[in-house]
Amino acid sequence: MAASGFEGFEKRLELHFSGDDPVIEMGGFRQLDFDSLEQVLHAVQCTVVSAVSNQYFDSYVLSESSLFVYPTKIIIKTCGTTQLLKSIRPFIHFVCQMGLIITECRYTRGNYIFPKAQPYPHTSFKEEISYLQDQLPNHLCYRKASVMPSKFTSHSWHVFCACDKFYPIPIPNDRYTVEICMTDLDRVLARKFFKNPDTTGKQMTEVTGIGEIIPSALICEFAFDPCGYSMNGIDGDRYSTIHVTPEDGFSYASYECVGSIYDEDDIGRILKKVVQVFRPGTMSVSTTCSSSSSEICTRIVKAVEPLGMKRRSCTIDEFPAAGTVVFQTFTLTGNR
Ligand SMILES: C[S@+](CC[C@H](N)C(=O)[O-])C[C@H]1O[C@@H](n2cnc3c(N)ncnc32)[C@H](O)[C@@H]1O
Repeated sequence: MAASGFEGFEKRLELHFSGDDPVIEMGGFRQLDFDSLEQVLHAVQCTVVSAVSNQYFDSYVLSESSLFVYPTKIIIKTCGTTQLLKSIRPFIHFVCQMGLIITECRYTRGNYIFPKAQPYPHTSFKEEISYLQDQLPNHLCYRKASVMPSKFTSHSWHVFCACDKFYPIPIPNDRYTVEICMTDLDRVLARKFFKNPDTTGKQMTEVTGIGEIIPSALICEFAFDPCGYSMNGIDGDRYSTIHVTPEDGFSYASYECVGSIYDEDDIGRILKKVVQVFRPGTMSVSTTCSSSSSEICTRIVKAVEPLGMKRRSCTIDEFPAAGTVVFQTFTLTGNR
């Protein structure tokens, strides 16, 4: 941990692959053995603390956040002073070894609280992009990097996307990803993420209300000592994930899930519960969607504003293959 505090803001990498049907039908990238996965995590400087799988994907809670492995995609988020982008080279090595081809790369992150504590290549967004440009194969030729601003210098959204010549325009899809970053958590609620010797992760999931956010999800959680909490939820082919740094002065929590535009008000209901679990002073919500995202964003605002949070900014940008990214920020109005 940096002398000043723990860096909660995660770096997030998503890689997509394609391959011949038999390779994908056999499980695609899920066939990677655990030793090889550990080699990748070693480069990033984190380890697996718990895992759970279903027929669609494997989910790992890491010492610093989470990893999800699907037959044709991986999503890895890591926080602290991990070197997430150092996973690209070993991932690409194993992807090629398995007869798969990388077709898309997405990298996102918020604003580090302690930027000076970040090691290379995470010393600045410019450095991260330059490293990504060097590591990615040339066939990912459509590339775009952008910093989406908000009203607050503490919250902006860094996005890099790259894809091959076949998918510069997103293929319309009903799925969207929501990434929420929350700072200045309510102190009383944050205390629930401190452990006494007998507290289990399961108890934290229940006491905090996290278990009710998506009641149908199977939750795999971990309570850190003396504080901190991480969980992955698996529900059919959809994941959700929460990471909490509850220490006063640099408190942070993140929530991420996948939704479908056809689920009537799922995202509104989820957002309400998330805000009630953490009551953050400031919150950013980023949605990535290949179809129209305006309705999802309206649902988010309608869910959050009645809980005493006001939208302060909304920035929209388009990225190759990923589609539209909408970055909204909210702050708590009035006293807690
Ligand atoms: C790994 S967890 C959750 C990570 C998540 N990305 C976040 O934003 O908070 C981080 C919290 O656990 C605490 N913690 C305790 N032991 C830890 C360990 N061995 N590795 C990482 N974090 C640890 C940190 O101080 C922090 O409060």
